Amino acid sequence: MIRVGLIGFGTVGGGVYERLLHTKKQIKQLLKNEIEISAILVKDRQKRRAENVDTFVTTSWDEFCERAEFDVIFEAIGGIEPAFTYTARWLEKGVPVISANKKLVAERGEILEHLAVDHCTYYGYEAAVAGGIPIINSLKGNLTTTPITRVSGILNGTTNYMLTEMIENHRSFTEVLLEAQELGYAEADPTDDIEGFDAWYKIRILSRLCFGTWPSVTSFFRKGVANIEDWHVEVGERLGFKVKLIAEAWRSDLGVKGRVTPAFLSPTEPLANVRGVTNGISLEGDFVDQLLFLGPGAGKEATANSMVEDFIFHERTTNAIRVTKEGKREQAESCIHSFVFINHADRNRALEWVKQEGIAVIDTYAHHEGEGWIVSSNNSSPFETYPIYGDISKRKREKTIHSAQFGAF
Ligand SMILES: NC(=O)C1=CN([C@@H]2O[C@H](COP(=O)(O)OP(=O)(O)OC[C@H]3O[C@@H](n4cnc5c(N)ncnc54)[C@H](OP(=O)(O)O)[C@@H]3O)[C@@H](O)[C@H]2O)C=CC1
Ligand SMILES: N[C@@H](CC=O)C(=O)O
Repeated sequence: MIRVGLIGFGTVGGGVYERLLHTKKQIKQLLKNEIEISAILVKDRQKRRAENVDTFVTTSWDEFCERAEFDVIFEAIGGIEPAFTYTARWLEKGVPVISANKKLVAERGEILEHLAVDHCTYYGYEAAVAGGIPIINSLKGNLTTTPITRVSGILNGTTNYMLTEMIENHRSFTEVLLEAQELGYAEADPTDDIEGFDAWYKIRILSRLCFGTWPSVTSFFRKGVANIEDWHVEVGERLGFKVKLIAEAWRSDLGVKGRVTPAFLSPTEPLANVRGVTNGISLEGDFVDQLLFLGPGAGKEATANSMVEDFIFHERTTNAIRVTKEGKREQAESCIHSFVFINHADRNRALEWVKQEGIAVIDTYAHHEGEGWIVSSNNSSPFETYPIYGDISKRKREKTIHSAQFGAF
């Protein structure tokens, strides 16, 4: 008998419960053992989330721990504490833990992975990155020695869903955020999604797998979608660009670097057409050129599916590990242009800035709220600035583009 302890019974925990029950027979066939969900831990009984399940449910950690000699724990509560203490407790006892908790993995994964190794067990976190896409175990199981030079992607389902609905269906920010929460996509505190923290945790986890070490927090920049205004999106769209929250990590001369930022993607970029709750991940490396992964980035079934498959993967694969080596290919700058948005009142200051810094202004677009300028990439912009991915010359242009006269510079 495989005795399962389930910590958390919300969107993801509830999904794991259902997935385990629905695929009991197949799991038994693979693992040659019957699954039994022995206990569920929740926080607030008044929510009655687990009231119709045929399993022991408790709000007491002690009662949960004493209930059974668990063979595996699924953690789906989120946050650092008490999730860290709970996870460490089971790993120290040699019991594997499967987690969907990207914040915990990004912030304490190094300690927890060591604990797992020291106690001859494993810490699985497939579901912590990109919901239903099996990216973590593809890296650990199928790309074990493939050098990777860059990983980039759309890693937050909530904001991609929101941006898609706002742009394509002209719906309001508040309305689509509420919907993303109702659909079970958003974090308990959706600030994590909106301000880019969720994608920031995920890209740090991917970076650890792609480049071999847990990256330092300070080498990963983060900017969420909160400052993007409707007119920025409108200008981008008129020029044929798609706005996406892009997470990216790459090797540089100064070590591994990364960032999360809204960006403007030319239509030729593979991630430009990733819509709704779908996530997309691109891996670039010497032997593979570019590998693309697409799939649901959030939601009950997809995430629960990842957690259960993570358990099965680790049960069947001994020593799943990636051995990294620096890639041979040169790391080209991923973005050589930026979009700068300037309110009318700031126009003279902007002209002064490009003149002083010697920044090339490639194109401008006038809007009644301000101007959007496509400029050469720089780190000195005092205005709202976003990277552009892809070939700007190939973008679909509208005839109405205004090109300002910069000859006077
Ligand atoms: N939703 C999604 O699409 C995805 C979520 N994740 C991650 O999965 C985790 C869970 O998310 P989700 O299911 O959406 O969250 P929910 O808020 O839906 O559920 C959280 C569950 O955890 C329980 N819980 C919270 N704190 C405690 C505690 N201190 N002790 C015991 N139980 C506790 C809650 O109890 P109670 O029922 O009493 O409130 C609830 O059952 C998070 O780490 C999230 O980032 C990862 C991928 C996708
Ligand atoms: N809030 C997250 C859930 C999955 O990780 C997201 O929207 O991607």
